[in-house]
Amino acid sequence: MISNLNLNKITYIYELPYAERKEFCSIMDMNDKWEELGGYYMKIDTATIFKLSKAPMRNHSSTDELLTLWGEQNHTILELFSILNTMQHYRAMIILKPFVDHKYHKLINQGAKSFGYLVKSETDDSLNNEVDNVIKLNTDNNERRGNNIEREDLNTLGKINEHPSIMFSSAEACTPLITYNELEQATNYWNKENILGKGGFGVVFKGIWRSTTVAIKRLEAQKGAEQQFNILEAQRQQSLRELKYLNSCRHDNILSLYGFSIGGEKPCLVYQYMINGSLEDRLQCRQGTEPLTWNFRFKIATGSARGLQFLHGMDKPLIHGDIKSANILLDQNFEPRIGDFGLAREGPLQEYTHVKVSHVHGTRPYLPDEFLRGKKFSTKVDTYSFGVVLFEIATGQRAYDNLRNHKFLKDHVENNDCPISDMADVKAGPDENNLYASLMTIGKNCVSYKAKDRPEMEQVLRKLDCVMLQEKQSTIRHSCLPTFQNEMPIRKLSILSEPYHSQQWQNVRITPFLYQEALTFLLFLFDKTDNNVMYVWNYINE
Ligand SMILES: Nc1ncnc2c1ncn2[C@@H]1O[C@H](COP(=O)(O)OP(=O)(O)OP(=O)(O)O)[C@@H](O)[C@H]1O
Repeated sequence: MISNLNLNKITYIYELPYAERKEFCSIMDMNDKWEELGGYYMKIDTATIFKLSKAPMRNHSSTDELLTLWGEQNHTILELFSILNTMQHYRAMIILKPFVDHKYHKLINQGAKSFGYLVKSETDDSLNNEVDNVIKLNTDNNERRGNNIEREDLNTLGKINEHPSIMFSSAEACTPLITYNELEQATNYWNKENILGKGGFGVVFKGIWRSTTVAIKRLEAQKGAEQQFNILEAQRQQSLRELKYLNSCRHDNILSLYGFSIGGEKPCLVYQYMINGSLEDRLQCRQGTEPLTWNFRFKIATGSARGLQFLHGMDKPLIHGDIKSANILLDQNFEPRIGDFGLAREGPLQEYTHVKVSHVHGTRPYLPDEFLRGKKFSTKVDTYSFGVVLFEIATGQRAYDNLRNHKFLKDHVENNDCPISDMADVKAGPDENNLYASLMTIGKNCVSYKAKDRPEMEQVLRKLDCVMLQEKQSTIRHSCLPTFQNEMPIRKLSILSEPYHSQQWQNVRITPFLYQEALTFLLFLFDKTDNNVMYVWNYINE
């Protein structure tokens, strides 16, 4: 136990005792609160924040490394306390309470009382101002001491470009750092003919980088000067998330991030090139492309669900937060990959249903009420958005259409003015396996009003896989068996194993072999790794 006498002497971050520091770190590591603390409030540059985000891979705490870094600049516990007050992070303030003067303790009580809607009285303001001044004062001191190297200027990715010296080692970050010049050459100096599309945060170019076709997102603020700072800040946050999450999620249905570039004119992210563009573009047949058939539509729905359930099933569930057809990209085989992780966040731990967020981001027609109004963020937000994507796939209509009676597709489907069967996208051709009905039924379940009534993505995937299994079985019945029957009549069909419910299977192989002198055909359904046989049929020839 530390005596009161000693407590009074503890002023600086680096003096914080081990137990308190550890507890503080575990709180701030949760939901990556440290990132907001470091990136936004302490004005630590993006590259360093990214480096800190890799601390768990080194079995370290990101907050602990942040404290070391900040502590080395002689910042005080009172400054930290003050920042936490601004962040309204009262739980963390309580840990620091013993190390700040009594007069500031009141801030915690005030905060706890009016949590979430802090209304300050005049005296409260003076106290807050006093604490704010502590920060400014210490910053001035540090600058005078030369400890605080241009921190103010380094808080956006754009600005970092002017300071390549602070770049971190790409090996450590696990994502290659690419020079701006390489990307200029890759895109033929940002040739307009190479533009693939434009998003809210930048322009995407096609390029050839290291003999590989890639998609390069060049981040740029496009609005008025007064909004530049906010845009750059939002951009900085989004790029960090992209780098962090896309880099850590490797899955067949998640877009691959090849590298990034800071240090040049504009920050860039380099992705795997998806030749068939976005699902939204393909559903709208933009650039005169052929409409997607029902089988392709279903395959895209299943692949996207598989990618999403992978994110939700990670040790720390990851919520994408911006699932929409524009963020589902298609490769040469129309295999979907989920991209745009700019709004992704870690979800609640198992014992909680949601996390409460301070700001709602995302695309309105894809977002459920509890998130829009209640700011409750959970995996069920992604489930809801995915339901809207299923409606888009099935009907070929846009998630938002100003010309429709019900502008949001979800409302249009639910309050349908015409029979639901008439909403099927006729462009998709004949629907022999009734896939439209399955997509709509699963979609409706996903957009249930109450989050608790919506299925987790794992269940959604299982349902889609079941439909696919039935469809494959009927295809086998219709296409394979008649061929066999023509060649050799089948005496008996016996199922050797029950379906295995991992639902990962995708390949079908037919292996003939002799069994008790009879020609036998085994039908194997393999999973993606080719390791697990999921289902086996035995066809015995007469
Ligand atoms: N990896 C890629 N391969 C091929 N085309 C891509 C790739 N990434 C993006 N695009 C194209 O660029 C367009 C813009 O992508 P971007 O991610 O910037 O914006 P968005 O997702 O449409 O909008 P926002 O980012 O504002 O939500 C996409 O709609 C798509 O057509």
